[in-house]
Amino acid sequence: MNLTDILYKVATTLPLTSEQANLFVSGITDNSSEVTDGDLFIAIKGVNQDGHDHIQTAIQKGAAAIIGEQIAPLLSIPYIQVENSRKTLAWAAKNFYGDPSQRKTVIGITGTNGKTTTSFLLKHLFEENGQSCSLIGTIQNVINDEVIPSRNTTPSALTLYKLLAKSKDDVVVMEVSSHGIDQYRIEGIEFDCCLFTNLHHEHLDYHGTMEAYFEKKAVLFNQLKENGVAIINTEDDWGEKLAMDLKHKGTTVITVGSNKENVLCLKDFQAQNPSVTVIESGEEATVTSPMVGIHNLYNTVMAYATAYRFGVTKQQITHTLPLFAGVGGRFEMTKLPNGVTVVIDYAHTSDALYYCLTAARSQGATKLIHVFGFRGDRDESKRTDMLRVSSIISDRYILTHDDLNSVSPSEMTHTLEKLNQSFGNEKGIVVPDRSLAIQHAIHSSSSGDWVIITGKGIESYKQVVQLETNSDKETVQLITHHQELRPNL
Ligand SMILES: CC(=O)N[C@H]1[C@@H](OP(=O)(O)OP(=O)(O)OC[C@H]2O[C@@H](n3ccc(=O)[nH]c3=O)[C@H](O)[C@@H]2O)O[C@H](CO)[C@@H](O)[C@@H]1O[C@H](C)C(=O)N[C@@H](C)C(=O)N[C@H](CCC(=O)O)C(=O)O
Ligand SMILES: Nc1ncnc2c1ncn2[C@@H]1O[C@H](COP(=O)(O)OP(=O)(O)OP(=O)(O)O)[C@@H](O)[C@H]1O
Repeated sequence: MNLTDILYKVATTLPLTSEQANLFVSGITDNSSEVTDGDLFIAIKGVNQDGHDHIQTAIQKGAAAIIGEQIAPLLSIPYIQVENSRKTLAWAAKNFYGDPSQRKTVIGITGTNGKTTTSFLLKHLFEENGQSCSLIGTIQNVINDEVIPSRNTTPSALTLYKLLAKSKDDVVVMEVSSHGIDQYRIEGIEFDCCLFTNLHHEHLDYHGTMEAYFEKKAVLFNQLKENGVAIINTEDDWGEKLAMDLKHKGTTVITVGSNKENVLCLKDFQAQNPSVTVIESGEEATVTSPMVGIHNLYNTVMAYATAYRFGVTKQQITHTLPLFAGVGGRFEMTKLPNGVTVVIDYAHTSDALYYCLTAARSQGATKLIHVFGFRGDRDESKRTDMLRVSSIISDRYILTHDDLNSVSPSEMTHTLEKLNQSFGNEKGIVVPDRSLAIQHAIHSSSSGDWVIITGKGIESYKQVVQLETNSDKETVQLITHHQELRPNL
C-alpha cells in the first residue's frame, strides 16, 4: 500500500512530497526488531524506551520509510514527522487493514472489575445461540476459535487491527482498559456497543485521581458508531454520571440498576443461589447467575442486556446461562475431601475483595481464611482499604507476596508487616512465601471453612516459591494431594 493511503486522515507536520506519497510499503511496525524489508517503521516514545533511538536498526533491517515525532533527522530513507506517533500507528493500522471494525459487530467492555467475566459470558451466550464470537482480553484472545496469547488486556493498536482483520466471527467482544485508551490502542475503532461495569479505586499510580481515571474510561463511549448503544451499570455512581453525560450528548443509553428509572430495573437480589428479577418495559424475567456472588449477578445481567440487543432471545439466554463453565481464576472453587472449600480469585481492589469475601459468606462459610498480598510497583494507595476489608470480613488473613516486580522481597515483607501492624486488627499474620502462606491457610482450616486466595487468579507466579509450584492452583493441588506437606513456618 502506498503512504498516501496508509496515512489517510493522519496529520503530518509537512505535506507529503510526491516521492513520499507514492512510496509503497509492505507492512507496518513500531518495533525495530520486527522490521522486514519494505516496512514502514513508526517510532514511538514509550514508557520505558524511545523508538526514535532504534531508527538506525530499523533502516538496517530494511525499513522503506520512518515516521516519528522528532524533527527530521538526516536519514538515507524518507522520514515523515507527525505530532503523535501512537495515534499515527493506530490510523496507519486502520487504513492498512481496511477499517475492519466497520465491517463487524464490535462490543467493548470497560470498568475496573468484571470486564473479563462479562466478556466470557457474552462469548458463551453468542456461541451457544448460533453466532460465532471473537474475544480480546486479559486471559487470552480467541479469533476464529484459535487461541492467541495476550500480552495486554487491550492489545497495541497494531495487534488489535490485525486481530480484527483476521476475525471471521460474527461478533467481536473486547475488554478495554484505561491504559489502552490512554495509549491510543483503540484509536479509530468504531463500536456497536460499549459497556461500563463499574469504577473503583485502582490504577491511581497511572491516572492520579478517580476523576482522571473516569474521564479516560469515558473516552471509549465517544467511539460508538452512529447507531451504537451504551449499556451502563448505574448502581455505580460513576456509571450514573456517565449515563447522564451520554444522554445529554444524545447517545442511546440502556441503564441497568435497582432504581425504577433504569431501562433494566433490578429487584429481589438473591445471594445464595444468585438470581435477580429484571423488569424491562413492564415485563419481568428472572436472571440466574451461573457463578457465585452478587458481583457476578451484575456481570450476568450486563451480558444478558447486551446479548439480547444483538439477536439472542431472552428465552435462549435463560436456557444457556446455566451451561456457562465459569472463568479460570474468577471465584474458582475446589471442595477438598476434608470439607474445606478453596477459592482462587483475581480480586485486587477493595471492592472486588468485598464482593469475593461476602460471596463466600453467603455460601455459608464457617470461617473465612484469606490469603493475599499487593503487587510491587502498583498503586500503593489502595492497600490500606484492601487490608481493612479483609480484616473486617475474614476471620483470619495471611498477608503474602504477590508479584514483586522491581520491589525486593525484604522490602515487600517489611511493607506487609507495617501495614499489618497499623491497619490489621490482630487477625492477621505475614507469611512472605506465597506457597507457604497457602499451605498454612489450608492446614489451619477445618470442615466448613473457606480458604480464599486472591490476587493472582490463573496467572503464573513471577517469583520462585518454596513448594516449587507455579500458580495458586498448582499450590493448592500439591498441598491437597500431599497431606504430609506440613507447614514450615
Ligand atoms: C507501561 C505500559 O503501559 N507499557 C505499554 C506500552 O509500552 P511502550 O510502547 O511504552 O513500550 P516501550 O518498551 O517503552 O517501547 C517504546 C517503543 O520503542 C520500541 N522499541 C523498543 C525497543 C527496541 O529495541 N526497539 C523498538 O522499536 C517499542 O516497540 C515501542 O514502540 O505500549 C505497549 C503496546 O501497546 C504495551 O504492550 C505496554 O504494556 C505493558 C506490557 C504493560 O505491562 N502495561 C500495563 C500497565 C497495561 O497496559 N495494563 C492494562 C490493563 C490494566 C488493568 O488491569 O486494567 C492493559 O491493557 O494490559
Ligand atoms: N462486577 C463486579 N464488581 C466488583 N467486583 C467484581 C465484578 N466482577 C468481578 N469482580 C471481582 O474482580 C475480579 C476480576 O474480575 P474480572 O477479571 O472479570 O475483571 P476485569 O475487569 O477483567 O479485571 P482486570 O482489569 O484486573 O483484568 C474477580 O475475580 C472478582 O473478585
